[in-house]
Amino acid sequence: MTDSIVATDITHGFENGAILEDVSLGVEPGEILAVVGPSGTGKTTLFRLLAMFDRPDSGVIEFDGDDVWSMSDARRLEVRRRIGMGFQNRSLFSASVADNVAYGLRVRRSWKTRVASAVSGLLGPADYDEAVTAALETVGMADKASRDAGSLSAGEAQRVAIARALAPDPDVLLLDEPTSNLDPRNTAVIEAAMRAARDRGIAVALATHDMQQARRVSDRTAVLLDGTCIESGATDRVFESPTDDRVRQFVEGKLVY
Ligand SMILES: Nc1ncnc2c1ncn2[C@@H]1O[C@H](COP(=O)(O)OP(=O)(O)OP(=O)(O)O)[C@@H](O)[C@H]1O
Repeated sequence: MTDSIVATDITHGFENGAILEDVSLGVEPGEILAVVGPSGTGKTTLFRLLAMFDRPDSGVIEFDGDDVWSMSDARRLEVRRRIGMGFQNRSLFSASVADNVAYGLRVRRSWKTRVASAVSGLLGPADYDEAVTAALETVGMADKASRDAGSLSAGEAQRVAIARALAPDPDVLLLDEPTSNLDPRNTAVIEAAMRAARDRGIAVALATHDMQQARRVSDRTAVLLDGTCIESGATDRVFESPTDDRVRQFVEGKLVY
Protein backbone atom coordinates (compact mmCIF):
# COMPACT_ATOMS: atom_id res chain seq x y z
CA MET A 1 0.00 0.00 0.00
CA THR A 2 1.45 3.36 -0.95
CA ASP A 3 0.64 7.02 -0.49
CA SER A 4 -2.17 6.33 1.88
CA ILE A 5 -3.12 7.99 5.13
CA VAL A 6 -3.94 5.68 8.00
CA ALA A 7 -5.17 6.82 11.40
CA THR A 8 -4.97 4.29 14.20
CA ASP A 9 -6.63 4.56 17.62
CA ILE A 10 -6.93 8.33 17.45
CA THR A 11 -8.17 10.07 20.57
CA HIS A 12 -8.35 13.83 20.61
CA GLY A 13 -10.15 16.54 22.52
CA PHE A 14 -10.22 20.07 23.75
CA GLU A 15 -10.63 21.66 27.17
CA ASN A 16 -14.18 20.29 27.38
CA GLY A 17 -13.09 16.69 26.96
CA ALA A 18 -12.53 14.09 24.26
CA ILE A 19 -14.12 14.68 20.87
CA LEU A 20 -12.69 11.64 19.11
CA GLU A 21 -12.22 8.31 20.84
CA ASP A 22 -10.18 5.45 19.43
CA VAL A 23 -10.93 6.23 15.81
CA SER A 24 -9.15 4.08 13.23
CA LEU A 25 -9.53 4.51 9.48
CA GLY A 26 -7.48 4.88 6.33
CA VAL A 27 -7.79 5.95 2.73
CA GLU A 28 -5.93 4.38 -0.15
CA PRO A 29 -4.95 5.59 -3.61
CA GLY A 30 -7.79 5.35 -6.11
CA GLU A 31 -10.66 5.26 -3.65
CA ILE A 32 -13.12 7.65 -2.10
CA LEU A 33 -13.68 7.27 1.61
CA ALA A 34 -16.70 9.05 3.06
CA VAL A 35 -16.72 9.93 6.73
CA VAL A 36 -20.35 10.56 7.56
CA GLY A 37 -22.01 11.67 10.75
CA PRO A 38 -24.13 14.40 12.28
CA SER A 39 -22.92 17.92 12.85
CA GLY A 40 -20.57 18.19 15.81
CA THR A 41 -19.58 14.55 15.78
CA GLY A 42 -15.92 15.32 15.14
CA LYS A 43 -15.46 15.08 11.36
CA THR A 44 -13.62 18.38 11.02
CA THR A 45 -11.51 17.58 14.06
CA LEU A 46 -10.56 14.26 12.45
CA PHE A 47 -9.77 15.86 9.08
CA ARG A 48 -7.58 18.48 10.75
CA LEU A 49 -5.61 15.63 12.29
CA LEU A 50 -5.36 13.83 8.92
CA ALA A 51 -4.15 17.10 7.38
CA MET A 52 -1.54 17.36 10.17
CA PHE A 53 -2.83 20.76 11.27
CA ASP A 54 -3.10 19.35 14.78
CA ARG A 55 -1.33 16.54 16.58
CA PRO A 56 -3.62 13.91 18.14
CA ASP A 57 -3.62 13.51 21.93
CA SER A 58 -2.97 9.82 21.34
CA GLY A 59 -2.89 7.42 18.44
CA VAL A 60 -0.86 7.37 15.26
CA ILE A 61 -1.28 9.02 11.86
CA GLU A 62 0.77 7.32 9.16
CA PHE A 63 1.50 8.49 5.66
CA ASP A 64 2.89 5.84 3.37
CA GLY A 65 3.60 3.71 6.42
CA ASP A 66 5.56 6.37 8.33
CA ASP A 67 4.36 7.91 11.60
CA VAL A 68 3.99 11.59 10.64
CA TRP A 69 4.60 12.85 14.18
CA SER A 70 7.84 10.89 14.50
CA MET A 71 9.37 12.43 11.39
CA SER A 72 11.43 15.59 11.20
CA ASP A 73 9.56 18.88 10.72
CA ALA A 74 11.05 19.16 7.23
CA ARG A 75 9.85 15.71 6.22
CA ARG A 76 6.39 16.33 7.70
CA LEU A 77 6.14 19.53 5.65
CA GLU A 78 7.07 17.53 2.56
CA VAL A 79 4.30 15.03 3.34
CA ARG A 80 1.82 17.83 3.98
CA ARG A 81 2.55 19.23 0.52
CA ARG A 82 1.38 15.97 -0.99
CA ILE A 83 -2.05 16.47 0.54
CA GLY A 84 -4.63 18.67 -1.17
CA MET A 85 -7.22 20.19 1.13
CA GLY A 86 -10.61 21.69 0.65
CA PHE A 87 -11.82 22.86 4.02
CA GLN A 88 -15.15 24.51 4.67
CA ASN A 89 -14.03 27.98 5.59
CA ARG A 90 -11.03 28.29 3.34
CA SER A 91 -11.85 31.35 1.33
CA LEU A 92 -10.21 32.34 -1.91
CA PHE A 93 -8.12 35.46 -1.92
CA SER A 94 -8.94 38.56 -3.90
CA ALA A 95 -7.34 37.89 -7.28
CA SER A 96 -8.29 36.10 -10.45
CA VAL A 97 -9.57 32.55 -10.41
CA ALA A 98 -6.41 31.43 -12.25
CA ASP A 99 -4.14 33.12 -9.71
CA ASN A 100 -5.96 31.40 -6.87
CA VAL A 101 -5.41 28.02 -8.48
CA ALA A 102 -1.79 28.80 -9.38
CA TYR A 103 -1.19 29.80 -5.78
CA GLY A 104 -1.96 26.25 -4.72
CA LEU A 105 0.56 25.05 -7.27
CA ARG A 106 3.33 27.30 -6.07
CA VAL A 107 2.79 26.55 -2.42
CA ARG A 108 2.26 22.83 -2.77
CA ARG A 109 4.02 21.54 -5.80
CA SER A 110 3.58 17.82 -5.97
CA TRP A 111 6.28 15.42 -4.98
CA LYS A 112 6.50 14.11 -8.54
CA THR A 113 6.76 17.60 -9.99
CA ARG A 114 9.39 18.63 -7.51
CA VAL A 115 11.48 15.56 -8.24
CA ALA A 116 11.11 16.27 -11.95
CA SER A 117 11.90 19.96 -11.56
CA ALA A 118 15.02 19.12 -9.57
CA VAL A 119 16.43 17.45 -12.65
CA SER A 120 14.91 19.57 -15.38
CA GLY A 121 15.13 23.03 -13.85
CA LEU A 122 12.25 25.15 -12.60
CA LEU A 123 8.78 24.89 -14.05
CA GLY A 124 8.11 27.47 -16.71
CA PRO A 125 4.96 29.61 -16.88
CA ALA A 126 3.52 27.33 -19.58
CA ASP A 127 3.55 24.38 -17.18
CA TYR A 128 1.69 26.42 -14.59
CA ASP A 129 -0.87 27.53 -17.14
CA GLU A 130 -1.45 23.97 -18.25
CA ALA A 131 -1.90 22.68 -14.71
CA VAL A 132 -4.21 25.58 -13.82
CA THR A 133 -6.35 25.03 -16.90
CA ALA A 134 -6.52 21.27 -16.36
CA ALA A 135 -7.60 21.73 -12.74
CA LEU A 136 -10.21 24.32 -13.68
CA GLU A 137 -11.54 22.06 -16.42
CA THR A 138 -12.09 19.32 -13.85
CA VAL A 139 -14.59 21.56 -12.07
CA GLY A 140 -16.01 23.22 -15.19
CA MET A 141 -14.51 26.63 -14.44
CA ALA A 142 -11.88 27.01 -17.18
CA ASP A 143 -13.98 29.66 -18.93
CA LYS A 144 -13.93 31.81 -15.78
CA ALA A 145 -10.14 31.73 -15.26
CA SER A 146 -9.77 35.50 -15.53
CA ARG A 147 -12.76 36.38 -13.34
CA ASP A 148 -12.10 37.96 -9.96
CA ALA A 149 -12.62 35.30 -7.30
CA GLY A 150 -14.64 37.79 -5.25
CA SER A 151 -17.33 37.88 -7.92
CA LEU A 152 -18.06 34.14 -7.86
CA SER A 153 -21.14 32.49 -6.43
CA ALA A 154 -20.63 30.24 -3.41
CA GLY A 155 -20.86 27.16 -5.60
CA GLU A 156 -18.36 28.49 -8.11
CA ALA A 157 -15.97 29.53 -5.34
CA GLN A 158 -16.16 26.07 -3.85
CA ARG A 159 -15.39 24.55 -7.24
CA VAL A 160 -12.35 26.83 -7.60
CA ALA A 161 -11.19 25.87 -4.10
CA ILE A 162 -11.26 22.24 -5.22
CA ALA A 163 -9.36 23.10 -8.41
CA ARG A 164 -6.75 24.80 -6.23
CA ALA A 165 -6.38 21.63 -4.15
CA LEU A 166 -6.17 19.47 -7.30
CA ALA A 167 -3.74 21.58 -9.35
CA PRO A 168 -0.54 20.29 -7.69
CA ASP A 169 -1.64 16.70 -8.42
CA PRO A 170 -1.74 15.67 -4.76
CA ASP A 171 -1.55 12.08 -3.60
CA VAL A 172 -4.34 12.63 -1.10
CA LEU A 173 -7.35 14.95 -1.27
CA LEU A 174 -9.18 15.82 1.95
CA LEU A 175 -12.56 17.51 1.48
CA ASP A 176 -14.55 18.68 4.47
CA GLU A 177 -18.23 19.24 3.57
CA PRO A 178 -17.34 20.34 0.03
CA THR A 179 -20.96 20.73 -1.07
CA SER A 180 -22.77 21.96 2.02
CA ASN A 181 -25.27 24.66 1.08
CA LEU A 182 -24.72 24.16 -2.65
CA ASP A 183 -27.41 23.56 -5.24
CA PRO A 184 -27.71 20.20 -7.05
CA ARG A 185 -25.80 21.38 -10.12
CA ASN A 186 -22.74 22.57 -8.20
CA THR A 187 -22.96 19.48 -6.01
CA ALA A 188 -22.95 17.24 -9.08
CA VAL A 189 -19.90 19.02 -10.55
CA ILE A 190 -17.98 18.61 -7.31
CA GLU A 191 -18.96 14.97 -6.98
CA ALA A 192 -17.75 14.39 -10.57
CA ALA A 193 -14.44 16.09 -9.68
CA MET A 194 -14.07 13.72 -6.73
CA ARG A 195 -14.60 10.72 -9.01
CA ALA A 196 -12.11 12.11 -11.54
CA ALA A 197 -9.53 12.54 -8.77
CA ARG A 198 -10.17 9.00 -7.58
CA ASP A 199 -9.82 7.67 -11.14
CA ARG A 200 -6.45 9.43 -11.39
CA GLY A 201 -5.27 7.38 -8.43
CA ILE A 202 -5.67 10.06 -5.77
CA ALA A 203 -6.79 8.91 -2.31
CA VAL A 204 -9.91 10.99 -1.64
CA ALA A 205 -11.44 11.42 1.82
CA LEU A 206 -14.74 13.27 2.11
CA ALA A 207 -16.40 14.44 5.31
CA THR A 208 -20.14 14.88 4.91
CA HIS A 209 -23.30 14.88 6.97
CA ASP A 210 -25.16 13.77 3.83
CA MET A 211 -25.63 10.01 3.89
CA GLN A 212 -26.97 10.02 0.35
CA GLN A 213 -23.87 11.78 -0.91
CA ALA A 214 -21.72 9.11 0.72
CA ARG A 215 -23.81 6.49 -0.99
CA ARG A 216 -23.50 8.21 -4.39
CA VAL A 217 -19.77 8.86 -4.48
CA SER A 218 -17.83 6.77 -2.02
CA ASP A 219 -16.24 3.35 -2.29
CA ARG A 220 -16.01 2.99 1.46
CA THR A 221 -17.94 4.65 4.24
CA ALA A 222 -17.07 5.22 7.88
CA VAL A 223 -19.89 6.38 10.15
CA LEU A 224 -18.81 8.66 12.98
CA LEU A 225 -21.18 9.14 15.89
CA ASP A 226 -20.26 11.05 19.04
CA GLY A 227 -16.59 10.85 18.13
CA THR A 228 -16.55 7.09 17.64
CA CYS A 229 -16.45 5.16 14.40
CA ILE A 230 -19.51 2.94 14.80
CA GLU A 231 -19.38 1.30 11.39
CA SER A 232 -17.04 1.17 8.41
CA GLY A 233 -16.75 -0.86 5.27
CA ALA A 234 -17.60 -1.00 1.59
CA THR A 235 -20.31 1.61 0.96
CA ASP A 236 -22.74 -0.89 -0.57
CA ARG A 237 -22.38 -3.16 2.44
CA VAL A 238 -22.74 -0.33 4.98
CA PHE A 239 -25.94 0.84 3.30
CA GLU A 240 -27.44 -2.53 2.46
CA SER A 241 -26.62 -4.50 5.59
CA PRO A 242 -25.26 -2.31 8.37
CA THR A 243 -24.12 -4.12 11.47
CA ASP A 244 -24.86 -1.23 13.82
CA ASP A 245 -28.52 -0.67 14.59
CA ARG A 246 -28.15 3.13 14.63
CA VAL A 247 -26.63 3.07 11.14
CA ARG A 248 -29.53 0.91 9.96
CA GLN A 249 -31.96 3.47 11.34
CA PHE A 250 -30.07 6.34 9.68
CA VAL A 251 -30.15 4.48 6.38
CA GLU A 252 -33.87 3.77 6.72
CA GLY A 253 -34.53 7.38 7.64
CA LYS A 254 -35.93 6.39 11.05
CA LEU A 255 -33.20 8.23 12.88
CA VAL A 256 -32.40 11.68 11.62
CA TYR A 257 -29.66 14.05 12.54
N1 LIG B 1 -10.67 24.28 18.76
C1 LIG B 1 -11.68 23.77 19.45
N2 LIG B 1 -11.82 24.03 20.77
C2 LIG B 1 -12.83 23.51 21.49
N3 LIG B 1 -13.79 22.71 20.99
C3 LIG B 1 -13.73 22.43 19.68
C4 LIG B 1 -12.67 22.93 18.85
N4 LIG B 1 -12.86 22.45 17.59
C5 LIG B 1 -13.98 21.69 17.64
N5 LIG B 1 -14.49 21.67 18.88
C6 LIG B 1 -15.70 20.94 19.30
O1 LIG B 1 -15.56 19.60 18.87
C7 LIG B 1 -16.83 19.07 18.48
C8 LIG B 1 -16.70 18.44 17.11
O2 LIG B 1 -16.53 19.49 16.16
P1 LIG B 1 -16.22 19.20 14.64
O3 LIG B 1 -16.14 20.53 13.96
O4 LIG B 1 -15.07 18.29 14.53
O5 LIG B 1 -17.54 18.41 14.19
P2 LIG B 1 -18.12 18.12 12.75
O6 LIG B 1 -18.58 16.72 12.77
O7 LIG B 1 -17.12 18.48 11.72
O8 LIG B 1 -19.35 19.09 12.65
P3 LIG B 1 -19.88 20.00 11.43
O9 LIG B 1 -20.45 19.04 10.44
O10 LIG B 1 -20.92 20.86 12.09
O11 LIG B 1 -18.72 20.78 10.92
C9 LIG B 1 -17.82 20.21 18.59
O12 LIG B 1 -18.52 20.06 19.81
C10 LIG B 1 -16.95 21.44 18.61
O13 LIG B 1 -17.56 22.47 19.32
